[in-house]
Amino acid sequence: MTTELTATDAASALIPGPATPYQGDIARYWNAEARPVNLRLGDVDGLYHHHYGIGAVDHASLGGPEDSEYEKKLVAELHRLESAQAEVLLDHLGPITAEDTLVDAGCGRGGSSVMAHQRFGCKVEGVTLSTTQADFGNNRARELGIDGHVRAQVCNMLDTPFEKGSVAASWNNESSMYVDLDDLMAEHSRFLKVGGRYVTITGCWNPKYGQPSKWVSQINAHFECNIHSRREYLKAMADNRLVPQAVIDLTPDTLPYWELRATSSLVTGIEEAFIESYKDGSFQYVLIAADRV
Ligand SMILES: C[S@@+](CC[C@H](N)C(=O)[O-])C[C@H]1O[C@@H](n2cnc3c(N)ncnc32)[C@H](O)[C@@H]1O
Ligand SMILES: CC(C)=CCC/C(C)=C/COP(=O)(O)OP(=O)(O)O
Ligand SMILES: [Mg+2]
Repeated sequence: MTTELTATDAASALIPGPATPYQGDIARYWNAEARPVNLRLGDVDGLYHHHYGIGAVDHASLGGPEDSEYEKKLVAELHRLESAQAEVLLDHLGPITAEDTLVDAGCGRGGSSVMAHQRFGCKVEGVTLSTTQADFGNNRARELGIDGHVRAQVCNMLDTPFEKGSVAASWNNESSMYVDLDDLMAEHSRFLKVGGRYVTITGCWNPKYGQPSKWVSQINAHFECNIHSRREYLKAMADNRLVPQAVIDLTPDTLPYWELRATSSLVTGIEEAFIESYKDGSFQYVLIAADRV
């Protein structure tokens, strides 16, 4: 057996392997992911998201299914609602200047990172477990001519290379259900400046319901993730010097997105679980913004 490295082996040797077998599964999941509900929406304007939408559906501009352009309009409308979600997350980052660095933890294909740079002119460092996603995001940044400001790295968000106290604001946009929350908040707290801001938009199970409902279990199985409760978020923040400034229940705002998506040809089969769990109160879509104190 030869011990010489090929060029590919040498390149991948620069990227540390997954920290756990679970992270290896998640990296493989996102490396293989190419659902039309994500790619066709991203193709609308080149912002590729892996999160869901908020806001009212603009039924007047959509028209009806008899319109030959209806499917195209529906795709554009779902995409508009997903970008609106990212705008609301960015609204909560506080005053950001062009000199600041932000961290997009679990950045996917980088849509939120690009939007943050376009809004603030700042640097954005994305991390994802998936080489496919990081390559995709870096290619998009190059095409947009913003690769000097927006970068994705293959990296575990629980163990990042960012210096202690070097980051003005950071976020998890639908990516915190893949990690232990105490470890996650400890890492954000480490690299955030005192006075910096952390924001998450996430789906969480509702402690008022009692335990995760069958719908929540179905969503976990579908995405190989582990949805936390709202209580766990607040506890992990409190234990890591992150003091909530806003806790916003976005559940009523995300239902129109799901109801529209459920009528489209891009359904993936998970729509019923989201709609039913939001309606029975077992699951909530929330934004939490916290100050690093
Ligand atoms: C549902 S996608 C969200 C992507 C992105 N935030 C967005 O809004 O489009 C979840 C992301 O979390 C990332 N992720 C999961 N566990 C991670 C970890 N331990 N370290 C870094 N990224 C992780 C995945 O690689 C994937 O990019
Ligand atoms: C709110 C919760 C629980 C989110 C779980 C994380 C997740 C998979 C988000 C959306 O990704 P996606 O955009 O790739 O999913 P889809 O293909 O369903 O649009
Ligand atoms: Mg999607």
